[in-house]
Amino acid sequence: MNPTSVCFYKPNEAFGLLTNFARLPIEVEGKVWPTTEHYFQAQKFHDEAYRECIRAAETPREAADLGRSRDVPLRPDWEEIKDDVMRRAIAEKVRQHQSVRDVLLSTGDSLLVEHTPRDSYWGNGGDGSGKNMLGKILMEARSKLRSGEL
Ligand SMILES: Nc1nc(O)c(N)c(N[C@@H]2O[C@H](COP(=O)(O)O)[C@@H](O)[C@H]2O)n1
Repeated sequence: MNPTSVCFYKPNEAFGLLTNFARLPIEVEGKVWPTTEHYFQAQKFHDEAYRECIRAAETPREAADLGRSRDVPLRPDWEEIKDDVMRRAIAEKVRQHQSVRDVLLSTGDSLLVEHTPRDSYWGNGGDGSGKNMLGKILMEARSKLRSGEL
């Protein structure tokens, strides 16, 4: 039997705590990031001043726009490291927020899906053709949470 799917995308909708746009700060190496989106987007750059500019962004949308700008050079190894950067962001979010642990565990064995036609890498592309990497990384985190690794 196919598992049920839990879809998420907008922070103010069901399972919204699972999106990177949810207003849940994480602390990484002594710095507080307003959302996992802020942290993820800033890691695209070696330029420390620009990373700080992203950290100071008022909203995750603004952080994403800054992270997608190519006015500042992208770190050359970004494609190789981006999944691990996302794993780190999600692991910290899970470790630091009981509410996220509760929501993740409440999903049981459901398939977690970032449902959006706007993203075919982190999301499912809207029609299931996308890679759904964010959903996969959240499911990895859920397994680790259950086994006590997280
Ligand atoms: N909830 C939500 N709202 C949006 O408007 C989004 N674009 C996303 N997607 C997140 O965007 C990040 C990927 O950014 P890049 O395309 O690599 O710059 C990643 O956190 C997606 O989950 N989510």
